[in-house]
Amino acid sequence: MNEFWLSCVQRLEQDLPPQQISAWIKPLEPLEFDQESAVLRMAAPNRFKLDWVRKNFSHRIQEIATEWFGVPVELQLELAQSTAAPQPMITAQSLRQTMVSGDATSDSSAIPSVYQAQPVSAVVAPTVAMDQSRLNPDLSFDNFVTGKANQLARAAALQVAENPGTSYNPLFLYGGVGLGKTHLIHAVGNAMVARGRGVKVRYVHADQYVSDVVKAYQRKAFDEFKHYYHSLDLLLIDDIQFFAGKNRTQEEFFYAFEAMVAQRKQIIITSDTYPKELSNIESRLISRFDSGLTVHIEPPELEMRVAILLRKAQAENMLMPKEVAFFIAKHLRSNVRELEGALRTVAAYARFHEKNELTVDLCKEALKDLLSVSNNQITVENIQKTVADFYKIKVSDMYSKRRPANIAVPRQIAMYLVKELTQKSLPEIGDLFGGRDHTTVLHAVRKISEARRNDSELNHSLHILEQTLKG
Ligand SMILES: Nc1ncnc2c1ncn2[C@@H]1O[C@H](COP(=O)(O)OP(=O)(O)OP(=O)(O)O)[C@@H](O)[C@H]1O
Repeated sequence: MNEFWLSCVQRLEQDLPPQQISAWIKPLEPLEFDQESAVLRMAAPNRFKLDWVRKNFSHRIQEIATEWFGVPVELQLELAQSTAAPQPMITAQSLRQTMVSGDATSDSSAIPSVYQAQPVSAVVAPTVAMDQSRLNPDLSFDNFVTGKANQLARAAALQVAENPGTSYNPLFLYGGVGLGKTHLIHAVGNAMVARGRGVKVRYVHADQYVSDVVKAYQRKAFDEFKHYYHSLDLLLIDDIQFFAGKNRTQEEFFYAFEAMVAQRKQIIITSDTYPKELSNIESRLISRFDSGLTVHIEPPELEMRVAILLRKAQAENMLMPKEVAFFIAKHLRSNVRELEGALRTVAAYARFHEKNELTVDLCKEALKDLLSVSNNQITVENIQKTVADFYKIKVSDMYSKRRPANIAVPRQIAMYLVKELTQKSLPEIGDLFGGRDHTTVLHAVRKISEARRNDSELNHSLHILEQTLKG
């Protein structure tokens, strides 16, 4: 377990800047890997870190663990017991040491249940979990770069921060991945908290809200749950598309929404799409989402991408000449997260090769993989490679006759995207996918377009793929 974690941290160090490693990754504690269920349990020291890691790093950790253990691993993040425990408990750290030293068996069934690391739901007393805003103080209006793509969203967010509950309620921000929605809503929360009027703010990812509802349901603690949410001055709820199909959650949210808006308490919602396009969300909620102000955040334009790179480089104490920022911005067009990734890659490359100066040539070299994908027009090969990478299958599986679902579905998705994003005819697409018949392609296209209407997760993945391909 320790060996895995050491190697995992080393891998993450290649992708992330040292500040992020020490802020988010190093504080995590590996608890156990259960061979049978392929569940990897890790603990985070506090609720805020847990949420942040879950949202930003869990996917990557899961990927590394899957490679390491050779099976598809599910990552379960828990709150370290020392933080969460309202009653005397030994810490997860000491529990692990006991297990390692052989004083107790690593079979968790042999450990008295009070000492076992519990899922967050079981160990966090609502008051402990709920009295924090979970705002990330690093996400502010000051370090939010503005351009045409987001100026409306920023203006609306500022207006709301200044006149909460009265100007636009709810404020609904939507847009593709990595465009700054989360950043902006944290900025509103931080601005309100900074004014120091004792406002009660809570940031919650929709996924977390769903599990809070489940917890309240299991513990028959709905009154407490309702009281907490209805008492907030500002509720920031991120990625509301994750409510799809969660009827009980939607019902609870509906009541919270009604209560808060009636009392002029502010709600800000983010989503990957505009309200009417949300699938499997009750229509009464959709109409309420649209009843305040709905604003789109678009992918950043060139000047804004340059400004973001310069600003982020400065924050990392990197000297970035303008032409270098311009070169990166010209080639990487899809979102800010991608720009941040490019900046880290360039910085790591320069460090590794002991280059003190960032030049266009150095960037070309450091980013050659990224650039080769984004430079291309949308070609069939590009789509096949992007989808294969996304679903972690081989590109050759796009043409192969193999039919297990983990290959067949990505192949159908690739066919659907080729039909959607290129001018190729069905027979041409069939040829390019290993000589398949045009009716097979038609079936794939219909199946995926139908499925994306009902399956929000698939819809989300398709959005990501489309954005990546369109740049
Ligand atoms: N305009 C901006 N200025 C500065 N940093 C930005 C800007 N937009 C986004 N970022 C940064 O880009 C990263 C991704 O942004 P964020 O997490 O807010 O995206 P998102 O739209 O919420 O994406 P997702 O839907 O994937 O959650 C963050 O590190 C954020 O600080």
